Amino acid sequence: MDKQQQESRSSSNKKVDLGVIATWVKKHASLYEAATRHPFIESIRNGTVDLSSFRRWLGQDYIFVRAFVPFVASVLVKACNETDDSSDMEVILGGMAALNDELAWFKKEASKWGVTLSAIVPLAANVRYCSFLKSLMSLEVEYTVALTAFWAIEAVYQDSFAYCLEEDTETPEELKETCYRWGNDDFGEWCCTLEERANRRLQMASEDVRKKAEAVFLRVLELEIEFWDMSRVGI
Ligand SMILES: Cc1ncc(CO)c(N)n1
Repeated sequence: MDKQQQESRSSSNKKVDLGVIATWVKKHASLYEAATRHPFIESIRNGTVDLSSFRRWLGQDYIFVRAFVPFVASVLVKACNETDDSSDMEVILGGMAALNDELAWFKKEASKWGVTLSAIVPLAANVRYCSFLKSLMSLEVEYTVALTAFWAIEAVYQDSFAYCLEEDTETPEELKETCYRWGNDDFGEWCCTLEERANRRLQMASEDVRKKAEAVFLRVLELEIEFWDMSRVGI
């Protein structure tokens, strides 16, 4: 066996051990880090966050979550039609139930911060992200690809906000509830379960579908970075 063969063999062994998604996170570590350790998140973590940025993020994210609900519903429909295993449906349904609470939470949080949700105009990065979600709702998008996107979207928030809740951080008291919404351990475990469900599908998918899912994962990371960037415009 030459060196190249050996490498490809050990990397395919690794894929089995780590799961497809973990290998992608490793392979695209710098982009993943840019999405989950963004300056906006760092500013929450070190307590220097500009509250007008936080307010802007809050209003924009409410609009995003409203568009996210039908996307998650479309993933649920695909799961019911395409998978042999009812665990997928249950995990996705759990995510949908959480979104119901989330919308109520946004309304409460917005009034606490004096943000008028009905007056929010979606900014360009948000419009782009919402139309990407819409494109993923198409019947032509395979269940495995949509499920991977769902995982990536949730995982970026989980990872980012859990980072703000680590020990010895300066996260302002009044932002801890927001961080806890996505950074809590239960949500972390749910994301791991979703990752396992996505990995299972990715493992049995064709090379073509796996490639599409990887591209969608990368696109989610880019859109998440642009979304965080948006909070900082015109400070
Ligand atoms: C932009 C964005 N990405 C991910 C999530 C997680 O639900 C969210 N609320 N908003």
